[in-house]
Amino acid sequence: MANNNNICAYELIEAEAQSWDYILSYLRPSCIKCAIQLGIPDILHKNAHPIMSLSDLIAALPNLNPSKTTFIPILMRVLVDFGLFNYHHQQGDGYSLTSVGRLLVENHLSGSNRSFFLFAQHPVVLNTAASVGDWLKDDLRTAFETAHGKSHWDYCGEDAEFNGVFNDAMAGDSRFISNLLISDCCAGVFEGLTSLVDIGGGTGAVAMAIAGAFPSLKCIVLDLPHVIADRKGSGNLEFVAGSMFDKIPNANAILLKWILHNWNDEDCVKLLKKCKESISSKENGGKVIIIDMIMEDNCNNKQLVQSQHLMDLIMRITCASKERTEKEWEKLFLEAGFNGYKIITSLGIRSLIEIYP
Ligand SMILES: C[S@@+](CC[C@H](N)C(=O)[O-])C[C@H]1O[C@@H](n2cnc3c(N)ncnc32)[C@H](O)[C@@H]1O
Ligand SMILES: COc1cc(-c2oc3cc(O)cc(O)c3c(=O)c2O)cc(OC)c1O
Repeated sequence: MANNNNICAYELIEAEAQSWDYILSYLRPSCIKCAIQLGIPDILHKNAHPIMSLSDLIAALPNLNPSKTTFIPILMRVLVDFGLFNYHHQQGDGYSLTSVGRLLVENHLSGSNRSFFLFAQHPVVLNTAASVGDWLKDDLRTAFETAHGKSHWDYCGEDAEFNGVFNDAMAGDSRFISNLLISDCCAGVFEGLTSLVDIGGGTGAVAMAIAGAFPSLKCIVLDLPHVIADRKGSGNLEFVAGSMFDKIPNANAILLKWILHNWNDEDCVKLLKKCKESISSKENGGKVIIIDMIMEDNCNNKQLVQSQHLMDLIMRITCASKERTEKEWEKLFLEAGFNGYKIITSLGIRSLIEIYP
């Protein structure tokens, strides 16, 4: 049966069901934030038995008002739908963590992106996303400026609470990736190096892991003063406060993790040229190690491709920058005077690229 517009009833119902999913999907991150705030992933993780009954879970929630206990199975049902927890009906209404749910456990050994969930739900971030419509009508560079009147980096410098939430999100991601960086999958990237500067290295999570795994490699973290704050180095780890556009310490190699996607092509070329001046020659192991996204490098993984498209949108609205395809990366490297590059490995949504002087 077809209606006036030649759309059959079945198609219409399907389309409407999909639109309900879009309408309601804003609740997903709020429910996940709620689970994190209640400590549910941590409680399930610490439970002696892999499956925890609903009554034991409710009894273990420290901040739950007794009048709200009936809400917990409702919340758990949607979190099971999102794939964070398994529901075990046979074992009398029990729950366990899925591998995605495990990524929400605080200080989990394999790393965690719980702080990224909390960052993405921060009012400053939500207001940026809500301002995109207004930004399209004004002449400001980013929706972040439309919402908050200044750039993301200036805002971080003036709001200590938001600065902390952003740095924690980045540090969580860095701890997750550090385990891979010092494992066999990246063997050879840091071996033989004598010194490394992690530019925009945040609070130092990656540099700390590398310095620990390679005791003879001197690691320097360069970041803005409000990020470095009172961080103290020790042993082969040092913190330097300053702008990467002013002065970069000389070193064998430079690491740029999630840096270049924050900047437009002109600023990236400027920064890469400064990096080239600061590193050793190729014969002496000089290189720049980039951890960033390569758009459309995972075409067969639809979910990753969609996340990359969203991250590209985020970069445009927060930093007036973008995510890049391999061709766009190559163009930047050549313009900055580098002689070659190699994509070493793909680390999920991001890749590790080496570029050589
Ligand atoms: C997206 S974060 C990445 C942090 C870290 N590399 C990581 O992956 O966890 C970008 C970092 O660049 C730093 N940054 C921004 N502008 C900078 C500048 N002019 N000089 C040095 N660092 C800067 C920010 O403070 C922030 O720590
Ligand atoms: C991974 O590197 C960065 C991520 C982000 C970032 O920023 C936003 C901003 C926003 O308005 C909504 C969001 O959901 C997000 C994110 O999910 C997200 O990951 C920002 C960065 O620099 C400013 C990053 O380098």
